[in-house]
Amino acid sequence: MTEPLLDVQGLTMRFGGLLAVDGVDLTAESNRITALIGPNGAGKTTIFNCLTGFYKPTAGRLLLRHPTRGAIELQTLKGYGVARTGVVRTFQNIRLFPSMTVLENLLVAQHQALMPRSVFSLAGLLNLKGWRAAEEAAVDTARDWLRRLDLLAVADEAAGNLSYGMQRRVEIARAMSTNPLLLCLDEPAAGLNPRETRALAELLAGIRAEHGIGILLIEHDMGLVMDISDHIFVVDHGARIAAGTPAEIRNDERVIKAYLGEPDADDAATAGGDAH
Ligand SMILES: Nc1ncnc2c1ncn2[C@@H]1O[C@H](COP(=O)(O)OP(=O)(O)OP(=O)(O)O)[C@@H](O)[C@H]1O
Repeated sequence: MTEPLLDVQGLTMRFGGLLAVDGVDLTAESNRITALIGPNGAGKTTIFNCLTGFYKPTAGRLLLRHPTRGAIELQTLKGYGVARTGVVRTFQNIRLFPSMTVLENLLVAQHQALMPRSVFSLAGLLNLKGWRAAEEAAVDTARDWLRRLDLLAVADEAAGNLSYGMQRRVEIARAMSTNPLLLCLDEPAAGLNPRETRALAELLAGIRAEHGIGILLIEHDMGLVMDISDHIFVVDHGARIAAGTPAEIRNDERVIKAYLGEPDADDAATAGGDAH
């Protein structure tokens, strides 16, 4: 068995007197969709914030097995350093640049590839050949993802003018255009209608099949989670209370009690209160 792409051990995050994450272990693998579920306030977004360098964890080890750079301890890096390793995220609340075009939003996300060293910005100013080629490649990548997510027709529209569902797709296109190793999605189905949610499920399954990356998913829509996840971790009050396949989680007494409720868990549109 290959070792997981991401190996989180003993992750702990304390805010003053509040223990938001309490020694959580979890893994995420390439070619797999891993879901992180639990009631509101369980600590899911805090785990993402630690993983992606927004918070420095109080304790714990977040190991990324990078294909070329070897083992990287993510907890030692700041946000931009984490993004450079290929761990990218979307947010619970959409964070696009609303007055920039859709295409520009994707190009901004790729600026690290365009300017890996500061000399490249000078090269850009001088309009050197290598820089122009990199810029053209970035536009091609962005256009590819916009086509894939059925957003090409709105490439030149201001992102803020799009419907909510479209903006969610732009966020995923933006994350994918950076060629990630691990895509972390924080409630991607929140606010989507059933048709859009089905399209999202197909999109994520397609990314898993064709790109071989790992997907780590926080989501309250249990239909979506049970449908597309390969493995699920459940947290409650900051602690991991269960881990397993969708079938195992669906029948786990502790999870039913803390989160899913009785019985029809897979029919429930949304578990754990408000999805936001
Ligand atoms: N920056 C912060 N400062 C203080 N407390 C925080 C901070 N961020 C999160 N918390 C607290 O940590 C706990 C876990 O919050 P978190 O947002 O991680 O939960 P969640 O599982 O993502 O919930 P939801 O499903 O509602 O998004 C909550 O009690 C929250 O109030």
